[in-house]
Amino acid sequence: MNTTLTLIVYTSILCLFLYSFLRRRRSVRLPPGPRPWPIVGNLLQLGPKPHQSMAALARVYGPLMHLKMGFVNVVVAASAGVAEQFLKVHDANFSNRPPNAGAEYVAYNYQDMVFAPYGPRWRLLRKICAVHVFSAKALDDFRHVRQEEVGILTRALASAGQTPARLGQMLNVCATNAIARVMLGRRVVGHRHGGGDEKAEEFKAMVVELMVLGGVFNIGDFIPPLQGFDLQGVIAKLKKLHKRFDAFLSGILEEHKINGSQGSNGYQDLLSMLISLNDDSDGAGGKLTDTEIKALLLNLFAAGTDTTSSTVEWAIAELIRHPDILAQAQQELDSVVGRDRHVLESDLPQLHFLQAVVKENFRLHPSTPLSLPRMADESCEINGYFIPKGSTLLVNVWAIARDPDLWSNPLEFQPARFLPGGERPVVDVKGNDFELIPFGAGRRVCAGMSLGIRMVQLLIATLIHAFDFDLADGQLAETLSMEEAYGLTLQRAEPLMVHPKPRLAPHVYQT
Ligand code: HEM
Repeated sequence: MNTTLTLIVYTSILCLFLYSFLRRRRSVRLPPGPRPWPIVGNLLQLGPKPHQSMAALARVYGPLMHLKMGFVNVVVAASAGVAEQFLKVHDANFSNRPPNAGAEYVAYNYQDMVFAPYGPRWRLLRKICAVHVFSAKALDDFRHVRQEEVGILTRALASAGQTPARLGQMLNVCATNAIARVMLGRRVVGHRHGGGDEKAEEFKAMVVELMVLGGVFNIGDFIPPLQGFDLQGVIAKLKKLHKRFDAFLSGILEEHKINGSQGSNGYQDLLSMLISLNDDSDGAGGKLTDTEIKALLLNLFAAGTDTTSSTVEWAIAELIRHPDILAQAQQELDSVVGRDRHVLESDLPQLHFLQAVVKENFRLHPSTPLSLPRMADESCEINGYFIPKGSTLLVNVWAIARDPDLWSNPLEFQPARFLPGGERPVVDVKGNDFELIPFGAGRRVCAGMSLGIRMVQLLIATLIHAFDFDLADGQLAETLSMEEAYGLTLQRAEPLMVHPKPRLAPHVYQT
């Protein structure tokens, strides 16, 4: 009897032990993912368009996937539900960005806002921008600036004549000057027929290079012992690029200190305000160093120009490919705005179909397809999987917005899905609806979202209201390439070349 009892007790203890061991093992399971190679892990599986390769891998391994990139654990969110877990439920734990060579060598060693550690300095930078650049009041104060710059763009397009216009380049000049006038009180680049001036071309090239280099999975970021070897030459390029940006930004800063704001209309530009904060001898906690000021300007120029211009370039390409949708949008514009003046920002709330077009374009062409990476401050458990401390989080916003479980005909350009009676009539793009998060979500959601949305809406509305577009070089709408070139921002592989044909009263293009 005694022996039987002892056996039962020991067996029970063993079962309990085994049960708790198995439970623990189950809860420390990493998310599924492809088997990593020694040392490099899955780095070589990413290919030239990592957002697409990761979307394909997610179809095999599921919407929460683990990749080993060198020594770094990377988790990829590829469904709205998983993205919500990371960016809403566990957002506090994922509010930092992982270390990377771009932040070190270009963004003044993390002294900017995009890569700043989540903490008091990041909060201060966001607050300064929120109040002085992105608040509803600041946006309204500088509304005239955006409208004037869009007016300059339409005049340049109207006078393009027989020269094909490189639309993305011209949009970039417009977005850059609109931001420059808010930040510096003056324009920084000019238009030339078919594109921008030399300085504009150089500036866009610098921003595009930054985005391309920012999108490269730099081996040294993932295998730190190899950092010094710079196997892909990325660090050398980043250092060179930094020198060019720094010369541009230092020139602007020094000139501003000497000449002050050249802005008009009585509004103080951001840089003057930042310099005055700097001179503030009581140092009331808001003081920024010259380096922090340059890093912030760099962020706003880099994050706010190419994102906006490439988004609008994609939209015009989609509309050229879908003449029926273009006609419907133009009809709405003609009835709300008429043909005797340009679109104003105050018209935008009445342009419901246009807003659906803008959303559909953000869905198919989010300008940062893998958003910006985040990092796990602490280990945590998501959907039953173990996410180790220090893991890099990538949210595949591109794949989520094409998820066939969420969207009908996900690859089709169908703005009506966002209209009353459509499948998603109330979805917005502001980080509340995780099936469509082109600006990210959570604490580190895009700081310039309000400006980005206004600018993209105004530009698309103005362009299709003011012009019909023929494709240059005999290209046909049906065969227009929609190939993507991967970078931190998603460029068109082939720039859109068009002949704009004015459709408003001639006097509109004079003003
Ligand atoms: C089409 C327009 C734009 C898109 C699609 C876009 C998208 C994004 C995305 C996906 C992020 C990462 C968010 C996250 O980690 O969850 C981001 C961050 C950021 N964006 Fe934008 N952006 C746009 C325009 C702008 C503009 C106009 C500005 C400023 C002039 C701007 C400034 C920033 C900054 C400073 C951050 C970093 C925020 C932080 O780390 O706290 N963006 N953006």
